[in-house]
Amino acid sequence: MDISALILAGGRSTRMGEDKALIPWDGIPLLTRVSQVATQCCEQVYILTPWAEKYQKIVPEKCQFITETHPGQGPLLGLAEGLEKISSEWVLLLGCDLPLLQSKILQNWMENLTQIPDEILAVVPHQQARWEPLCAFYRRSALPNLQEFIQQGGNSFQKWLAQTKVATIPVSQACQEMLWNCNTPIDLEKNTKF
Ligand SMILES: Nc1nc2c(ncn2[C@@H]2O[C@H](COP(=O)(O)OP(=O)(O)OP(=O)(O)O)[C@@H](O)[C@H]2O)c(=O)[nH]1
Ligand SMILES: [Mg+2]
Repeated sequence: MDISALILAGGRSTRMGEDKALIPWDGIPLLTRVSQVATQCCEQVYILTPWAEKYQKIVPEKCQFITETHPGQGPLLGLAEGLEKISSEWVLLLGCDLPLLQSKILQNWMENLTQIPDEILAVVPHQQARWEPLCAFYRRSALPNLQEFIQQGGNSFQKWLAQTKVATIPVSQACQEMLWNCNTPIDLEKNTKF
């Protein structure tokens, strides 16, 4: 499977009030956790951020940094920049704030990508009437469509996906747990949730 991982680590963490990527979860920073899982799934792992130097020492050596040219414009523009710079057929897009990510589940999902028809541009978990775009797969050929959406002023993942050919990943109980992301200090406190 020709797939790379792209981890987004350029958010401002406004709700958290401090850099989420560096927050320890069971003693290990969130970005370290996510990048370790990513290296278990993909040969090539890219981290998109304006702050490579801040994260270099906390991620596996084989991770490569892409220095963001227009930082702070949100995850959808982050995906567009990643797809411009990564040449693999598929990209596994990951937020840096997914402490419960499981490589086994991701690997299962990846195995099914070979059966996805060419015209499907994204393969995305869907639950409670909402896409989970930051733990999902995007085809490189989605780029022109995505660029057009952005040129028209779009920056919402949900809106882009609503008008794109997407295959749904059904979310089981185990997956639901894995998709949980933390945004606030209260989320961190509730880490016994599951
Ligand atoms: N590279 C990059 N990553 C981003 C950008 N905006 C958000 N992200 C990442 O996308 C993921 C999910 O975003 P959010 O949960 O909204 O994180 P955030 O934007 O840092 O947090 P808030 O400011 O509280 O919304 C996190 O991994 C963020 O680091 C961006 O402009 N560039
Ligand atoms: Mg945000």
